[in-house]
Amino acid sequence: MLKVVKIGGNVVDNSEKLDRFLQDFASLEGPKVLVHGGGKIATTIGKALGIETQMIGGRRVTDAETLKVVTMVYAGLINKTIVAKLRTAGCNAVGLCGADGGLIVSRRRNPKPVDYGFVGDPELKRFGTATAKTLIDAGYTLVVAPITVDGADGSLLNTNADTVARTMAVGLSGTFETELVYCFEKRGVLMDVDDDRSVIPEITPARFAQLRADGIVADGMLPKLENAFDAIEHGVRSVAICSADAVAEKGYGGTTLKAD
Ligand SMILES: Nc1ncnc2c1ncn2[C@@H]1O[C@H](COP(=O)(O)OP(=O)(O)O)[C@@H](O)[C@H]1O
Ligand SMILES: CC(=O)N[C@@H](CCC(=O)OP(=O)(O)O)C(=O)O
Repeated sequence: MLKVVKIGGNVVDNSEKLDRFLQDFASLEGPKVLVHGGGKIATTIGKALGIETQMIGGRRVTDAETLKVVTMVYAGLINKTIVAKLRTAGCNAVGLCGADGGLIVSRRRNPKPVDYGFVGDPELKRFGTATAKTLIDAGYTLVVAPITVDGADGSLLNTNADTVARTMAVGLSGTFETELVYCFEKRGVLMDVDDDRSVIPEITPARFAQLRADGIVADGMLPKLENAFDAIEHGVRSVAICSADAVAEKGYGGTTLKAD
């Protein structure tokens, strides 16, 4: 089973938590891919440079200046820091963004109703299977930053990291049996977002619709669950949402997604 693991921005921003997570990730047996976010660090560095952040529906409005910041932060600082730490922990990591080897080709978002600027949605049909398979078969662990490339004009595009993880998992599911694991700072999808003991062990699309209507899942959890169900529909064997501390635990102790 190939594991595609996504690590969220709150863990990436905390060096102690990140180091612990990377040690555990490095210890996982078998082929694996790590997708990282880093939205919080991009916001902090942007601010220091006088570039204010605007988020709409969980996505960053990305003008030309913001694109420079997110490219430097995600595909540079964060990606290379994670690769170096993983290699030190004995994991044969190589860092990529969607532009490298044509790994993830995107379509720029329609400027209506919201003009997000340089933000793209991956095109599954153009997934760089050969690049990914060649590296994985050669024993590399791919570390993927959430920057993709516009298939129409070659410009770099900012892409939600949960969507990048779903794209890697779905893209690889034609070649490998694939599992997708979303790791973040909480223990899973919670009934009460402030109570880590309130993990919902299993969610189906029907239950998701109810949880959304009741306002129990909101904010960044909405795109995460949408991506999770999309992955299951497109051939990914299993999807879990769990704490970064549980990545090496059997069953992950978090939330498992199931088809209806
Ligand atoms: N029911 C819920 N259970 C857990 N988290 C939730 C829930 N509803 C909303 N959230 C919010 O979703 C956030 C996770 O989404 P996001 O910040 O995008 O994750 P990531 O850290 O992976 O980027 C949590 O920090 C929490 O504030
Ligand atoms: C288009 C868009 O919103 N891209 C995200 C990419 C990073 C990300 O998703 O990071 P987290 O996983 O830490 O949230 C952003 O710039 O915030």
